[in-house]
Amino acid sequence: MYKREKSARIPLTRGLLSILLLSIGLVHLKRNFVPLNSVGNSNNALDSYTITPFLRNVDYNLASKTPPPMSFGERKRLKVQSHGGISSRKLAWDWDWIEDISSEIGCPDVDSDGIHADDPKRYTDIPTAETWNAIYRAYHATVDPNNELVSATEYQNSWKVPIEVKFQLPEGRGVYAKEFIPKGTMVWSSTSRNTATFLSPQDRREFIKYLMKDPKTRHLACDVRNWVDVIRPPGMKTFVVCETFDEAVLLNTAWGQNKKYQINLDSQSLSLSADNPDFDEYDCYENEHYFAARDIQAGEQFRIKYGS
Ligand SMILES: C[S@@+](CC[C@H](N)C(=O)[O-])C[C@H]1O[C@@H](n2cnc3c(N)ncnc32)[C@H](O)[C@@H]1O
Repeated sequence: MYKREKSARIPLTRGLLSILLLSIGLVHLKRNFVPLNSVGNSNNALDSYTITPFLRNVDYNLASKTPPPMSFGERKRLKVQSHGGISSRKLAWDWDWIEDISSEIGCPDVDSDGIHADDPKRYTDIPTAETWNAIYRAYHATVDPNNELVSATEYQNSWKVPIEVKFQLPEGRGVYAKEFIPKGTMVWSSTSRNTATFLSPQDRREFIKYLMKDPKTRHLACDVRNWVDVIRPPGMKTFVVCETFDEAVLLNTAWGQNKKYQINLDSQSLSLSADNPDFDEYDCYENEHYFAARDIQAGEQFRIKYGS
C-alpha cells in the first residue's frame, strides 16, 4: 500500500516538474525573442550617443615595420597633390565652423583672458595615455580609411627627457622638466607618429564631431580645436591641417606676467634619415625638434616661442 502510494506520487511530481520547466522555458523564449523586422531599426533603444568605432586596421607594431619604398613625406605629398589639398589658409583654418561648434559645445575662450580655474568648463584636465588614445581613435575613425598616410598611429612618449604636466594659474596646464637638462639636449621631436594630418577641413570636422558624440570624449573637442596648425608643404600651393596629439600641445610661452618668463626651448628643423619610418620631409611641423636653449633646472617649466 505504502509502496503503491509512493509509486503513484512519483509520476505526478515528474509531471508537475515538467509543466514548471516548460513554463519557465516559454517565458524565457518570449523575453529574448526579437522580431526580425526590428533588427537595424534606428528607433531601437540605442542611446543616441552610442558610437560604433570604425577603426582602420592600423599596424601598431611600428618597431618591426620595414620602411616603405617611399617615405611618409613623399606619400603625403602625392596624396595632397592628388587630393587637391586645401586651397586657402582661411579655408584650412575654417574658423567660422570652429567658432560655431565652440559655442555649441560651450568652449571657454582660452585666448581672450587666459584660463580660469572657476571656468565651468575649465581646461584643467591633465591628459593621460587614455585621453590621448581616445583622440587617436577618433582621428583614425574619421579620416578616409583608404588613406595610407597612417600618421598619428598610437600615443607614445615622444619626450626624450622625463616630464610632468601640471596645472597652474594663470597659464593653465604646462609641461615641466622632472630632471636637470643640460643646454643643447634634444627634448621633443615632431614626427608622423605624434602628428595627425587632415587633408580636408571636412575630415577635421568629422574628427571633432566624433569626439562630441561620446559623452566620455565630448570635453576633448574644446581642447583639440585649439591645437590645430596649418602648413603649406614646401613647394606646394595648397595647405594641410596638422595637429599634434601629445603633451607638446600644452607647452606655454613667455608672454604675460610682464614677460618675466624666458623661452628655454629652441625649435630647430632637422630632417630624420629617409629610412626612418617617422621620416616626413613634409611634416606638419617640418621636422621640428625642441632643444634646451640653456641649462634647465628640475621643476622648471618648458617654454617655447609660439608661431616660429
Ligand atoms: C598651446 S596652449 C598651452 C596649454 C594651455 N596652458 C592649456 O592648458 O591648454 C596655449 C594657451 O596657453 C595659455 N598660455 C600660454 N602661455 C601663457 C603665458 N605665458 N601666460 C598666460 N597664458 C599662457 C594661453 O591661454 C594660450 O592660448
